[in-house]
Formats: sequence, C-alpha cells, structure tokens
Amino acid sequence: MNVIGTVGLPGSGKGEAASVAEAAGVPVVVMGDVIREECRERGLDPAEHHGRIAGVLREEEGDDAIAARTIPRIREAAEERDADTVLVDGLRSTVELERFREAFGDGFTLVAVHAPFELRAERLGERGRDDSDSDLEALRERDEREIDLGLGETLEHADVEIDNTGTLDAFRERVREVLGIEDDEGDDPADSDAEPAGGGRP
Ligand SMILES: Nc1ncnc2c1ncn2[C@@H]1O[C@H](COP(=O)(O)OP(=O)(O)OP(=O)(O)O)[C@@H](O)[C@H]1O
Repeated sequence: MNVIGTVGLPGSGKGEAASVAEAAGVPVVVMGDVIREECRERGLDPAEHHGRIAGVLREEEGDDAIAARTIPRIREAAEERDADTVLVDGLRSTVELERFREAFGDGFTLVAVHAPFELRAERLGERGRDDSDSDLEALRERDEREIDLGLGETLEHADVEIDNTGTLDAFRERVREVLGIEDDEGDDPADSDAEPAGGGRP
C-alpha cells in the first residue's frame, strides 16, 4: 500500500494536490478531520475550538495522537475504495512522520510542497481574502505557529520535493506524476501531443 503524505506551509498547494488526487480517484484523508470530529464529540464548534482541541489531544494521548488516529482511517479509505494509493494531508511534525513511517514502512512517501512567502500570500489572497498588510502579518504568524509545531523540520525530511512556483497546470501535472496517475484520463488527447508528458524527459 502506498501512502503519500503532503507537508507544506499555508498556501503552498496541499489542498490543490488533494483535489488532484480526489479527481483521479485517489482517496484523501485529512488529518484535521480527526480534530473536527473530536470537537463535535465534545460538543464544541470546530470553527472555534480546532486549535485548542488539537493541543488537548496531543496532551492527553501524546504528540503523535492525531497521526495515530489517522492511520486506521487511511487503511479504511484504501479498503472501502479498493485503492492502493491514499493521500494524507496535514502532517505537521516529525513525531507524526515517524508514526507513519512505522505504520507503512517503505510504502510511505513524504512530499514537500514549496512556494515562497510572497507567492503564497498572493494565492491565499486570491482565495477570498483581500491583500492587505494585516493579511500578510496573519500569514507570517501562521507560518511561525506551523514552524514551531514542527512543520519546518518535517519539510527537511521529505522524500520528494515539489516546487509550486509555476502555473497551476504545471503543478497539477507534477502531482499526478508523484501520485503515479496515468496522464490520459479525462484530458484532451490532443494536448499530450502538444506538451511532452513528464516535462520533456528524453
Ligand atoms: N501553481 C499555482 N498557480 C496558481 N494558483 C495556485 C497554484 N497552486 C495553488 N494555487 C492556489 O493557491 C491557493 C492556495 O493553495 P492551497 O489551498 O492548495 O494551499 P494549502 O497548502 O492547502 O493551504 P492551507 O494550508 O492554507 O490550506 C488555492 O486557491 C490554489 O488553487
């Protein structure tokens, strides 16, 4: 079984990678869903208590709590959808990474998605927020919080790096390549003649 974990700073393109997977029939398991569910079980609104409950779960069950609860979901998703590959979105620390490597062995691949701060700010702005200084400050703070949680160190352990500084189409193509998705599905066959698949390798 192949499990692809994605890691990246806010706005780097993880959600977009997950959409590519879903569109190709690769099940996606979002680690944040574990936290949202726990909020609901405790009668709390996830929109308000998500961050706090993530911390509470780690305190109560250990730093790898969210990964530990995600692992059975990954196996279930694979079984239910009869899939050999599952994408898991939301890794934030090396403790979680170790847990996944332990559970899936060589079948686990960590994919880091990179985009520089300005580009992420611009893309997140286009996602619905305006592009004011307060947004930039908010993104800087989010980056810092994520890095403190261990995301920066986790990025350094990636098996595969994706540089998301080009077009959305180029990024989607690279994600399909990493996920091992055949290129001809749903695409206009005329396109594959115009653009060499895989970036024109010999
Ligand atoms: N190469 C690209 N060109 C243009 N827009 C892009 C590109 N990659 C991603 N985007 C857009 O940028 C926005 C942020 O990307 P995405 O939502 O995938 O980031 P994320 O890593 O999931 O962020 P978060 O951690 O905040 O959820 C989205 O609207 C996405 O469609």
